[in-house]
Amino acid sequence: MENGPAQRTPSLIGTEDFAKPTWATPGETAARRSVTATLRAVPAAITAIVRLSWRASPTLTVVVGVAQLLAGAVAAVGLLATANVLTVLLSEGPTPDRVVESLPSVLAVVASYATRALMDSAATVLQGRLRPRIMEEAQDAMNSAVVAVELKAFDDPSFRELIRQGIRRGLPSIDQSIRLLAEALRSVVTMASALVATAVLSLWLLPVMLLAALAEMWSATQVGKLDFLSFLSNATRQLRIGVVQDLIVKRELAAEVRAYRLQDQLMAEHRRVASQLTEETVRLETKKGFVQLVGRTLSGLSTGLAYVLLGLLLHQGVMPLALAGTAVLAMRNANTGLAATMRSLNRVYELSHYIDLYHGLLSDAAGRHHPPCAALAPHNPTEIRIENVEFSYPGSTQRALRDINLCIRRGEVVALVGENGSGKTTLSKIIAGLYRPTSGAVLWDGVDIATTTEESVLDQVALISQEPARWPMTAGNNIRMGRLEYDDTSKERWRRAVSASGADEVVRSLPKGEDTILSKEFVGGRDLSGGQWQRLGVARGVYRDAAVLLADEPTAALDAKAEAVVFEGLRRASALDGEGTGSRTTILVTHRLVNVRRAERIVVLHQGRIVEQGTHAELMASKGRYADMYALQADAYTTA
Ligand SMILES: Nc1ncnc2c1ncn2[C@@H]1O[C@H](COP(=O)(O)OP(=O)(O)OP(=O)(O)O)[C@@H](O)[C@H]1O
Repeated sequence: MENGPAQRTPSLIGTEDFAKPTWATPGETAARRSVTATLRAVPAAITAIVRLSWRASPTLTVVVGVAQLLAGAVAAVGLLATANVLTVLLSEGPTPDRVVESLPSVLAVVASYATRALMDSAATVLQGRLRPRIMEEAQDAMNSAVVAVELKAFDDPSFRELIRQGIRRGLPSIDQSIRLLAEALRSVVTMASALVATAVLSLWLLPVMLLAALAEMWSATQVGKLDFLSFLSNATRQLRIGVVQDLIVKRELAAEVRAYRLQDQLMAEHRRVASQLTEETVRLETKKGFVQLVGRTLSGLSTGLAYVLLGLLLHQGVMPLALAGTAVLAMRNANTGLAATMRSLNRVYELSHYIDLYHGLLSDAAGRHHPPCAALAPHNPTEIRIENVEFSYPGSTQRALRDINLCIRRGEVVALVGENGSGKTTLSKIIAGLYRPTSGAVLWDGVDIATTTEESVLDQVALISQEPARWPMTAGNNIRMGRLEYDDTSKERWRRAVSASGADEVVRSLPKGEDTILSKEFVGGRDLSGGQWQRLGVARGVYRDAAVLLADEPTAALDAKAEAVVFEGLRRASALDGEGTGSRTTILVTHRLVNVRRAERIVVLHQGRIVEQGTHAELMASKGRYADMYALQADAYTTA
């Protein structure tokens, strides 16, 4: 694959060396199973779908199943009635008498067609009621599992890709399987009745017909495997093309794409990966075509053999002509039923790989939830102690933090400073319980927060991020998202947060004030500047009014005046908690050292370790890393 002109063009991403997602290997093993193992897997696939259906509505599941069985049974009755018509018409005697004699059977045929049409329509309507419920249930289960995973899961690319594929492939596969399974149920009954009819007429015909079924089944399972293996082997290519597609259409990147004239390169990269995928698809389709040809040839040969056998039976006088006519009809029906059953069951099996991805996502996500705990974290802790903490991001062998020991007391403003990548953000998230340490512990008043419920910890944390979330909501709700459960009818709390953060100016400048929608996704929606968004982010954190306030570069995008307002606001917010009875703990991450001078403690990080800590005066006196950084920044302001 990786040769030809496409290969010579260098990748825009910069490498072709992408690791496969971790779930791809077990998927490959499953897809490479032998035919018998595959057959054994079909019931499991069916059970999984029936279980989903049962959970959505047991009554509808039973009713849809029965309707499909009845539709199949009616078809079988129709077949028998047709056989009767043929038997009578082809028997000895005057033609008008035979026609009259066949009339009851003709009526039975008509009635069976009418009933079948009725059953089909009923089954379609019932399925139409069941499928959306199953899908709602499946989607809800997936979202519930994903929304509860710990933050760290989102740093794992395999997990993120699993979510994407769960949504893109897993959910639609469930929807399709329900329809296919219902079809299979109906055609199984038709096929079984036709096979029984064939066997009744002559037992010799049955094994030959089954041979045709085996050939169809073999080719169908092979095609399913080829499809799924190709999907897995192209997982990273699909990911890449998705990434490049985003680069082309994302609004956030539109300015840089144009300013740096990247359109041609992006298009070239997209075409390059797309052409690789197309080549791969062409190859796959050719292989599939070959396998199908072999399957159809074998099945055709078996059917041909059945007809030869029938001819022999006729020739030898073992079977009368009238019965032979019925046998042809039964064989034709059995063939059609077989093909339909095989097609549906095979599609169900093929889709079961993708449904497995969906179930894999559910169980993977469940394994990434905070461990179940009953204990609650201490309320408004007096002391947060970090003991021997180490932390590595998923998939990374490097430790982002090592050997961290720190004690923070309530009321303190602790500033984390250090070079880019030194571990400030990571440490602040560990302190707040957003990340659990790889080893070591975070103790709130002596209680390891890993042993307490996640809610009881995070309820007491307010996060002001460097790049705050831009909620596609009104300006007012962008701030209320800080704590939606507040009943702030007087808006007193809201107003306090807005003025403490300088967000009041932003809200005033909007055409509909706090009711202005802040999203370009909506017609009439407005966007804000980076600094304005940041002010809303600070307001949201202040509005949350939590025991531990985490401010990660809260003023990086702010002008000097706004920065002064924010720091004054944060200082006031740090002084009192919601009831105004005690101090809160503030962790401040910043590069602007001028803002940390008043912090009770400054902690200097370097390459994931704490290398200095103390007050501004102490650190300046020790003439270490902090003093150097401070002098550099001060220099930049004084030398003009
Ligand atoms: N999601 C992630 N996955 C893997 N590694 C990460 C991730 N986020 C950060 N890192 C790595 O962890 C280390 C610490 O990063 P962190 O963001 O805590 O640094 P920081 O001091 O806050 O940096 P900055 O001043 O640039 O914001 C860095 O080496 C960084 O490359």
